[in-house]
Amino acid sequence: MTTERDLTISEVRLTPVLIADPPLLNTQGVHQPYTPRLIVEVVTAAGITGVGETYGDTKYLELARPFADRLVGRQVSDLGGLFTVADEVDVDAARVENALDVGGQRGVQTADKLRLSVVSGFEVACLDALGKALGLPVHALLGGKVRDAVEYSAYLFYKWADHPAGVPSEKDDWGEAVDPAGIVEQARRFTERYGFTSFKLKGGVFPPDEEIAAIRALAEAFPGHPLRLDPNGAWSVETSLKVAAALGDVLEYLEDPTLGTDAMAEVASRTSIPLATNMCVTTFAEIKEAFTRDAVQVVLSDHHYWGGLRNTRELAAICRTFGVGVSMHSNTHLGISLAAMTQVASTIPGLHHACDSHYPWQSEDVITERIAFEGGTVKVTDTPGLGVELDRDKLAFLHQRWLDDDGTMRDRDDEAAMRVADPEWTPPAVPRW
Ligand SMILES: O=C([O-])C(=O)C[C@H](O)[C@@H](O)C(=O)[O-]
Ligand SMILES: [Mg+2]
Repeated sequence: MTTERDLTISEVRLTPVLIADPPLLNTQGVHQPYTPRLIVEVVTAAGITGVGETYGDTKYLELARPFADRLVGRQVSDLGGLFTVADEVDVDAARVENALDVGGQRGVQTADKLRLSVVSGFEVACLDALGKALGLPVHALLGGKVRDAVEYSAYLFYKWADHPAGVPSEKDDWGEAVDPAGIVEQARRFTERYGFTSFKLKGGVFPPDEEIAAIRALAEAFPGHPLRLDPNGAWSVETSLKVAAALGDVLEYLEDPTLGTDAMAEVASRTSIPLATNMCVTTFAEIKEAFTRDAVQVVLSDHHYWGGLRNTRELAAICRTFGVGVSMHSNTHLGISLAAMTQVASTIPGLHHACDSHYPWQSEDVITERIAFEGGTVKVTDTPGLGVELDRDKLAFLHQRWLDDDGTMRDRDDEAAMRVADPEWTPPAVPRW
């Protein structure tokens, strides 16, 4: 007999989508006009549907499909079991050998990192379904919220006004930002539209002196506001120290100035500016060495690649134990993930830095009501589950775009996107400066 409380998974639906993305620049290249995401739906025998979201590139889809098949008949409450199921799914070795993840922003790929990214989408969907079945918000399932709103930072990017001519794309209304004045203007729009009070600039795009000038211009335009600069490891130790010296009085932290624990530890030992990372510490295995050597002072968690919301809390507890700060990293994502980030962030004590989110750059979504930023924060909903609802028309539209794509956009490739504008482009050797 099926009851409301029957938590057995009867069906899992996977829907890859392509969502519009503006021409945002980073050290590897530029964002493509459309980027893949995977929407996960877990349906219980009682007819309750939970939703999750994760990376949608082919290598994740290849894992998500056999993973989904193995979930039918299990309980949505069996969250620990998701990791056991993931271990049973083979990862094609060719997918991970020397491959760099998401434009190289997350270090060298491993089978485990791929598996954890897939698990996260399913874990969130199971938590959403479980919360709906029990009448509890996800934060209650994680132990309860310790704040009613989660603060986010404005994620500033150097960007072109448009994607290259002749490439199908959606127009955005942010305009060009390729110099300090453009970045300040972009920051003003972020504050007007969303009320953000912290600013992060994605760097590693222009020579360091130009990026120092952009941060200086922000400091002048927004005196006293927390500022961060993240070149994704594009600088040498000496360049990192030069930037740290030039911006020491205005930076809240410097994010991944240089690559690897050795170089980060060297920089950290010679500057008083805290170093944050989403590249140096990306797995539990990397924590011990980085913390012992005091290579990082803030870890930017990302529930997608740490394996879900429960692992994010475990990471936060380890950071707390070692006196290391914790906040959140973000790649391009939709409202389901913003809801998930907000739910878990609401449960983490000592979240001292505003979290990153790409969400303001996304004009499209798969949920019925876009999540609003008020005064730079997202309210923590007490609605059962994540508090979001799938819009099936929007989902179908964005899935159709994925079906219609010839494969060009189905795997994020910032280098390839840059080559459309500059056929000579190759990703710069690191350190770039
Ligand atoms: O904080 C970060 O390193 C990121 O957000 C990485 C992302 O991949 C970002 O650089 C991007 O999307 O271009
Ligand atoms: Mg970063």
